[in-house]
Amino acid sequence: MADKDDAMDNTADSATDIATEELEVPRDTWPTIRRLWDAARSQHWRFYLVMVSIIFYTGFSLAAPAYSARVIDVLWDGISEAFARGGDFTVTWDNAGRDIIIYLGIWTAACGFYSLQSFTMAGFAEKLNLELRNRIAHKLNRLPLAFFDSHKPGEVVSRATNDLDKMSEVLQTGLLRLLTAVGAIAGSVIMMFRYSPLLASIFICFAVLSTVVTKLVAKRNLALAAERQKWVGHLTGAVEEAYSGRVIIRSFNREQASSADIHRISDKLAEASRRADFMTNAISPAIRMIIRIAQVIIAVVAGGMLVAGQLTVGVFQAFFQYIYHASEPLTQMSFTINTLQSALASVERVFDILDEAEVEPDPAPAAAAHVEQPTQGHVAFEHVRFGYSPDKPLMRDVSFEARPGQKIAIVGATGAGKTTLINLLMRFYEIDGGCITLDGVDTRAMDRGELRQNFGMVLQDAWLFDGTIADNIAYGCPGATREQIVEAARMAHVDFFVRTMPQGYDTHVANDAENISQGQRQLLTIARVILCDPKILILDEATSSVDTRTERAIVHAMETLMQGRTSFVIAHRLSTIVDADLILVMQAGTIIEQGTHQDLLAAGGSYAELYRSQFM
Ligand SMILES: Nc1ncnc2c1ncn2[C@@H]1O[C@H](COP(=O)(O)OP(=O)(O)OP(=O)(O)O)[C@@H](O)[C@H]1O
Repeated sequence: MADKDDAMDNTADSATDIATEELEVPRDTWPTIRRLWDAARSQHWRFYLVMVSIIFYTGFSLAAPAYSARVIDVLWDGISEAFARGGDFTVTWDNAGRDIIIYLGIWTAACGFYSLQSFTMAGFAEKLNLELRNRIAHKLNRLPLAFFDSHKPGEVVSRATNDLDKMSEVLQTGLLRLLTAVGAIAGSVIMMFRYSPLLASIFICFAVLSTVVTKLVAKRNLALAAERQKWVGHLTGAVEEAYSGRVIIRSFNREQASSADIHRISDKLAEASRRADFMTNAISPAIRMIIRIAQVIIAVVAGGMLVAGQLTVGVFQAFFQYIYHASEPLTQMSFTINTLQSALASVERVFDILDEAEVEPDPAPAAAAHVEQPTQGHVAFEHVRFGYSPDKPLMRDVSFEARPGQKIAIVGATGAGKTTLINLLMRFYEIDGGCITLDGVDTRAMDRGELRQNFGMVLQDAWLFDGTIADNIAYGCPGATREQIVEAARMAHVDFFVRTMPQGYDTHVANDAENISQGQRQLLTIARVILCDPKILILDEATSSVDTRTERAIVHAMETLMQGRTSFVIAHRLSTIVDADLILVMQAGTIIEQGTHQDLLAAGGSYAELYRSQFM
C-alpha cells in the first residue's frame, strides 16, 4: 500500500510540474526575448513585414468606421433631402456611390493586410521553430552521456516538441493579437476622443474596470486550468500504469481496483474541467457585460447629443464601432499576456538545453592521432581514474592489457563497474586520469568516431529501430548488399528465423514491437556487428531472458564473432569464460584480481570463491 501511495505521490509530483508550468513566468523576460530575436536573425525581414502589415491593417481598420460615418451621413442627408422633396433617392457614382466603393476598398485593404500579417507571422514562427529544433537536434548529439543520466527522456523530448510548438503557436496567435490589440485600442481611443471627449471618458472608466476584473478572472482561470492539468497528469499516469503493468495487474487480480482508480481520477478531472470550462465560457461573457453596460450608458448620452444636434448619425454609429474595436482586445489582454509569459518560459527551457556543457570537441583532423587500419586490437588501460561525478571517484587505479585476438572476460557483482569499463573504452565518458590506448595510441588524442569504428558492441538491451530487418542489420554499414546482410544473419544463426517471418528480410520491426522476441533481437544485433566486421568486440552476455536453445544460438553466434578478434565479454555466468585469456575481477569500480581461470583458481581469492559458489 505504501508503494502505491508513493507511486501516487510521484504521479502527483509530475502533475504538479505540469500545473506549475501553466502558471509559469519567465526568469529573465528581456534577455530571453533578445536571444529569441537573435535566433530569428534570418527571419527579421518577415517580422518587419509583419509590423508594417499591422500598421497598415490598424490604420485601415481604424479609418473604416470614420469613413463609414461619412458614408452614412452622406446617405442620411441625401435620403432626408429626397424625403423632404417627396422624390426618390438614387445611389449614383457622385451621389454616395464613390464613398461606398471607397469604404469597401478600405475594408478590402484591411483584410488584405490582415491576411499578409497572419501569413508572414506563420512563416516567421515556423522558421524560428525549425531553427531551434535543428539546434536542439544538433545539440543532443554533442551532449555528454552524463546529461542524459540526469535528465528524464520525457523532459528532453518535451523541450524539442511541446515547448517549441507552444512558442510558435503563441507567436502566431498571442503576439500577433497583442500587437494588433495595442494598435486597435490606442487608435480607437484617440478617435473616440476626437469625436467626443465626454463619451470617450465614460468608455475609459468602464474599460479600466473591465481590465481590473479581467486580471482577477484570468488569475482564477489559470488556477482552474492548472487544477485541470493536474488531473490530466494523474489520469495519464494511471492509464500508463494500467497499460504497462497489465500483466502484473491481471496476475494479482487487480483489474477492478485499477479501473476503479481510473474512474475516480476521471471523475475528478470531469469536475475540474467543468469548473475551468465554466470560467472560460461563462465568466468571460460576464466581463463583456461591463462593456455592454458602458455601451448602454454611452447610447443614452449619445442619443441626447444626437437629438441636440451635437452628433451626426454617422458619428454615432462610428463611435460604437470604435467601442467594439477597443473592448474586444481589452477583454483578451490579460489572457494574452499570460500565454505570452508561459511561452517565454518554454523558450527559456529550450535555451537551457542549448546552454548545457558539451562534450570536449574532437581534435582537428590534422592534429588527431590515428591508428593504422586495420587495427591490431591491442588495448591497454594504464592507471585509469574515473568517477561519474567529480566528488564520487569510482575507479581509482585500473590497469590491464588486452593483446590482439585475446578474449577478456570481465566479472564482478552487480554495480562493480563492468559497464563503466566499457563506457570508458568507447569514450562515452572521459577519464579523470591515467590513459587508455589502442595499438599504443592514446584514445583521447583520437577522433571519437574514428575510435569507435574499431569496436562492435552487442549489448543486453538489443535496440532495434523502426525499419525492416534488413535495414536493422545494415545499420552500421548502410551500403551493404542483400547477400552480405543474409550472410551476416546466417553467421549470427538468425537467418532461419528471419525466413519464417511473413516478409523475410523486409519484415517491418520496431523497438517496441512485439513481433520479435528478446533473444531474436539479440541475434539480429549480433548480425549487425558481424556485418561491420570490427576488429574489437564488446559483448554483454544476455542469458537471463532467453530459453536454452536461443541461449545456445547466441553463445554460438558470439563465439563465431569472436574468432580472430580482441573481445571484451561482460560475463554473468562463469561457465562461458573458463577459456578466456584474461579474466578481470571487479569490485567497487576497481580490478581486484586478474589472470587466467587457472591462475585465479590457484590464487584462491574472490574469483575462486565465486566460482565455487556457482559450481560446487
Ligand atoms: N551513468 C551513471 N551515472 C552515475 N553513476 C553511475 C552511472 N552508471 C553507473 N553508475 C554507478 O557506477 C557503479 C558501477 O556501475 P556499472 O554499471 O559499471 O556496474 P556493472 O558492474 O556493469 O553492474 P551490472 O552488472 O548490474 O550491469 C554503480 O555504483 C552505479 O550505480
